[in-house]
Parts: sequence; C-alpha cells; structure tokens
Amino acid sequence: MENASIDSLILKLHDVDAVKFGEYKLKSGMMTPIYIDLRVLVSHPALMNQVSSLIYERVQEDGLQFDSVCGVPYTALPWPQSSVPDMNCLCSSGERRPRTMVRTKRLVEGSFREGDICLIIEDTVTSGSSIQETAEVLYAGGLKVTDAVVLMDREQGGVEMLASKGIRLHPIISMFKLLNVLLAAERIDAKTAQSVREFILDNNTFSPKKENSNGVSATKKLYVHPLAAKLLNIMEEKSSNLCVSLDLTSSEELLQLADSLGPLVCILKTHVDILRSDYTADFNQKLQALAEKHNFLIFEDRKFADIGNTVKHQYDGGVYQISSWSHIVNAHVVPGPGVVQGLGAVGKPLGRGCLLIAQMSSQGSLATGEYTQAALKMAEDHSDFVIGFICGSKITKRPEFIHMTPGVQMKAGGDGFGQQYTTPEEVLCNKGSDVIIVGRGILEAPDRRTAAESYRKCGWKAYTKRLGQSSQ
Ligand SMILES: O=c1ccn([C@@H]2O[C@H](COP(=O)(O)O)[C@@H](O)[C@H]2O)c(=O)[nH]1
Repeated sequence: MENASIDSLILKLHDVDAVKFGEYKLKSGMMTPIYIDLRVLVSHPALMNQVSSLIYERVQEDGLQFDSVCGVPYTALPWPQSSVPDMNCLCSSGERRPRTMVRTKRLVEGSFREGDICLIIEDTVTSGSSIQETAEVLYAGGLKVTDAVVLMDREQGGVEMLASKGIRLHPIISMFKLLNVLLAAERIDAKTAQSVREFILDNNTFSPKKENSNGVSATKKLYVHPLAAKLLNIMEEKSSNLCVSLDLTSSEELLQLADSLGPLVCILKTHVDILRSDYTADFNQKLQALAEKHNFLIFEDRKFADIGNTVKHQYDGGVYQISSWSHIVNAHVVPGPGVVQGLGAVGKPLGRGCLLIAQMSSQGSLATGEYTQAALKMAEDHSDFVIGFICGSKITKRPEFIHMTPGVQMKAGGDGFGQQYTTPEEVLCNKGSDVIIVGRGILEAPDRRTAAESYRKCGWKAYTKRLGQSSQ
C-alpha cells in the first residue's frame, strides 16, 4: 500500500470535514479532542472509491482468506459492496438495530454456509467493541470471524482488544499517521498534534493494559521480555533508572569507574569502539564480572545499521564479540526489519535484547514522525527480541517496551556539536520516558560518584512521581 495514496486520502478526508478537531463525545461517553466522521463519505463518491480501493488493497496485501464480507452498521454497512465487489456480502443485525427488528428478522442476512469465514469491514475503531458486537451476531449465525479491516484506527486499544478475542485487525490509517500527515501539511499546528497524541496515549481502552499501566514492577506487567523484566527488577531493587554512559577512551579508567558507579545504576552503557589500544579481550570478562557484582545490565551502544547478514557478523564476531558480553544492543531501523532479524539470530538464543532507535537527541535528527512510527511497528513485529526504544519521549503505551532517553543533564542546553540536553524531570515526568542515559553530566563533574548519585536520586524521584508512587 503506497504511502502517497494514504497521505492524499488523509488530506482529502480533512478537506471534507471527516476529521474534526475540538471537543466531541465518543460512543462510550469519553470526550475526545479529535473526531472521525466517515458518514460524510456518502456525499463524496470519488473519495468513497478511493477508500474502497485501499480496503481492497489491504485485503490483498495481507492475504486475507474469507468466504463473505460484512460491514459494521451503520456507516460501514454498504462498504463491502464497493470494496470487495466479487465477494458474497452479508448484513448483520447488530445491537444498534431496534430490538423489534432483531426479534423479527434473521440475525444475518445473505446467503452463507455454516462455518464460512466472514471478513468484517469497519469505518473507525476506538475500543473495537462494535466489531466485536458484529462478530457475536455472525458467530450466532454460524459464521467464523478471523479478521477485520478498518479504515481508521484511533490506536486506543482496539487492535489489542480484538486480538484478545481472536480477531486480527488490519488498519489502513492509524491516528499517529493521520496526525503526522496533517502536521506536515500544516493543516494543524504542533500543539494540537501533541495534545491529541497525549490524549490517545492516556486513553487506552483495553483493560489488561490499564491493570498494568504503572509498569513499574516487572511482576505487574504482562508479556514482558525476560531481559526487560530483569531490568525492571533491577530498577526497583536499586531504586535507579539511571543508565550511565561511560564514553571513555581508556579501558582501565572505564573499569574503575564501572566499579565505583555500579551500585548506583541499572544499566552501564559503552561505546567499545572508542577504547584505545589498552583494549584487550579480557576487558569484556572484567566488565561482565562487575555487572554481576553490582547487578547492572551492560548496553553496548553500537547502533547497528546494515543489512541483516552484516549486522549478524558485526554483533557476533569481529574484535569485540559484542554478543558475548553485552546484554543490550541497539539498532537503527533505516535498513528495514532485516537488521532486527540479523541481530535476533545471534541475540535471541543468548537471551539478549535490542533497543530500536526511534528518535535521537541531536539537533535536526531525521528520526521523527513516520520514521518513529516505523520503529514502533518494527518493535511490535519483533517483541521477542526488541525490549524498547531509544527515544526522546514515550512513543507507545504498550507495557512490554521500555523507553530510554539520552541527552539528559541537570540543566537543559547543548554541547556545540548538536547534542541537546533535557532535564531528568522533563524527560521522565513530562515526556513519559522510563530510563535516563547520562554521559558527560557525570563524566565531566568534579566528583563523578556524587554526580551519579544526584542523577540516580533525581531520576528515581521523577519516575516514581510519574507513576504515582513515593520515592525512596
Ligand atoms: O539519540 C542519541 C542516541 C545516543 N546517544 C548516546 O548517548 C550518550 C549521551 O552522552 P552525553 O555525554 O550525555 O551527551 C552518548 O554515548 C551518545 O552516543 C545520544 O546522545 N543521543
């Protein structure tokens, strides 16, 4: 499915007022700053044709197998006829029909055989409950439902809720994509886009997530990668969400500092390729021993960015043999999913985890908008290896992913080479990140240990404040 056709559709939907910003009430009673009203499409046949083509494309691209199609009443009720014209189209009598009609009419209209698979088509999904209600009616009629296609996913838990009921949702437009396109076209300003993003992230309707929304305790979280669970346990045990970035050129100095700061950090980050000639293979073993002694994870900030086969070798072999000693590595998403697959081939059997670089702290970074969303999608598709993100702010409420933010110092500012610093409070309380990554804020301090302790204290206080817990 071409990005350009989705982008053009989003702009046209905005033109015809199918996307509105303001104060609106959803079916559930929830107030929302954005409302999607696709009923207007009946007055715009050309636009409806474009929607139908995109639905058809999605059906083909995702290889969906089904015997008949059913639209969710009322807006999407006629959509199957135009979207999948050669298919047997059914109509279900859902909750929204008057009761008398339900009693007097068949629940499912159209011809079908018991056990047929019916594809559901919907206009907009918030919680997924309308698709679920339609599916119930179809089940009662003897049909099976495995998949549903939706034009607009508000990204408020519908995908997860339906997945929990055995229905895969295939969205064409997602809320974050829509906001990015409208923002890029200057149809909305950055403030509006941000407030809608925050609303969406704060109003997830899928209850298992709500139960885990604090996310502070590994034991409270579902579906967490074992390494992410270990990290969350370390954070709680040590009251630390500080990742220290030891960007030093001497192995000896690095190891000494690791021993000194080890008790204060949950992660120790390295750039092993900046070490000078005093690097020897036993550096890896010594660092591992310190990680055991002080209970921290090692994160080699290698930022892999090549095709799968190459990163596999870079991770596993070469001078540094990174996979043998680093619990966590990271990767740019620019090569596509092959980079995660290549790293995963090495890292998964070793129980390692990967962070995807969804955003960067440097000025003028190109890792924004759609790129960030692509990183999120890649993480979702590889959650058996990806444990979270390098990012400036929380990009997903999915509890299995940990957000780690570099470019942190006690005072906001920069370094003259494009690095941009934000304070721990801003990153953890306002941007919703989980872990702060601090390098020169500690390395250039007159007393590194005292500085690290200040960052630990301040970081943990801000994090626990956000989670509504008391700091220790
Ligand atoms: O977007 C990014 C990604 C990685 N980094 C790395 O974090 C540290 C930050 O060091 P400071 O001294 O605190 O600036 C460094 O190792 C970077 O390579 C980043 O800064 N931004």
